[in-house]
Amino acid sequence: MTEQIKATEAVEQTVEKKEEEQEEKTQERSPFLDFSTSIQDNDLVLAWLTRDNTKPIRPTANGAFHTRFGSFQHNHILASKYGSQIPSSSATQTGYIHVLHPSPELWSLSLPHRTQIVYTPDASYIAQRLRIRPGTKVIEAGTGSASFTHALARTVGRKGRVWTFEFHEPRYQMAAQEIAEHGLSSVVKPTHGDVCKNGFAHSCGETLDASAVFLDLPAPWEAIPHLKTVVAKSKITRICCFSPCMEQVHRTIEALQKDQWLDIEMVEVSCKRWEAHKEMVRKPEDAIERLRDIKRKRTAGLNKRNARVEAERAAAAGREPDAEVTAAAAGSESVAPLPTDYNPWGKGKRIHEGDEGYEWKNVSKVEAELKTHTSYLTFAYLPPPMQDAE
Ligand SMILES: C[S@@+](CC[C@H](N)C(=O)[O-])C[C@H]1O[C@@H](n2cnc3c(N)ncnc32)[C@H](O)[C@@H]1O
Repeated sequence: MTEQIKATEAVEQTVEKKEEEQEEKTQERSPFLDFSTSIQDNDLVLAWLTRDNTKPIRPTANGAFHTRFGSFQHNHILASKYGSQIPSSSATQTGYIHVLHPSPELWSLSLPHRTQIVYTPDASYIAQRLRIRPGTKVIEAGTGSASFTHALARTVGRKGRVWTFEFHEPRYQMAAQEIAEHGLSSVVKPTHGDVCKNGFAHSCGETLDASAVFLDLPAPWEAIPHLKTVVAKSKITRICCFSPCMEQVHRTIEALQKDQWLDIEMVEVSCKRWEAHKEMVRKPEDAIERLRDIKRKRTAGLNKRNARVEAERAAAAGREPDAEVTAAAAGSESVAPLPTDYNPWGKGKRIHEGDEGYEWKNVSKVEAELKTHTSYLTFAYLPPPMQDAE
């Protein structure tokens, strides 16, 4: 009997696996959900120009990407793998870019800003506090530039759902287009509507049963009363409200308390990136040698000019040029060529961090500016109306 049960279970598992594989094959590919090493025609590629400048591009045959670091041929990008360094094809510019695979983290650095956005330090903290994981159903308002929407979509995956609301029509349309272009339509449902006035079910067209709610709105306290009807009935629902000022936090807390949300807590994420690298030890002797180089160059230049002027004058007067002046110029030329090796105090051969033959010390520095829209995060949870909580 047990053997029979085991055999039936095995058959069921195989059928389930095949169904899942079939489902995956028929599903739309998304660069935010599916990883690939090769770059296909019109794929989304994030071109990393500098630390503060990442641009989204879609390479197509014979196209080019023009930057102040040079032009980059799309054919070269299409023949490369994600992660590659691409040199400029311009004859006069020697710059390069890196072509990176999209991720919500990189997208938040390169997306077209339509509003303030949620950056990765906040996004990752919020996602883990709301216990968002594959399969979670989330309500988000407003969509804004859809920065956090991408992070949510990647975390909940194809078995989850993100209902995102935006009342500003052009912003809603741009977000909806982006979500479709990024192959996220099966995960994210963008809706155009005012959640403070009309709630979440209105105009969404789907039955909502979210266990996580994220509100990045100027007046979350007006949206909170609409939540009870659209959150999960059989498990705990967690909420995070993202507000830049304390008055908003107070009003949010009042609204949460009124609707029996529990464990209300306010947190601020102050994330600072630390950088560690090697710095070349610069000795005073090197500085002195550099000053000597400058003086030698200046004297040689002066002597040459004096000799040229003297030669012209002598020729005009029909006499021999002054021997002392000519000798001084010749003397400068015969001085050993200036050192071409690297001098940490001046110009010279290009050295890469950590190269052998030089003295290095380990240094670290903290990022001066925070690349995050510092806001107060108010968290709470709502138990399910029934007793069989998760
Ligand atoms: C700061 S932005 C959200 C940014 C978003 N979290 C991101 O990471 O890109 C706030 C958005 O909420 C929208 N909004 C404000 N009040 C709203 C309401 N009552 N209903 C729907 N959207 C609203 C605004 O139009 C704005 O686009």
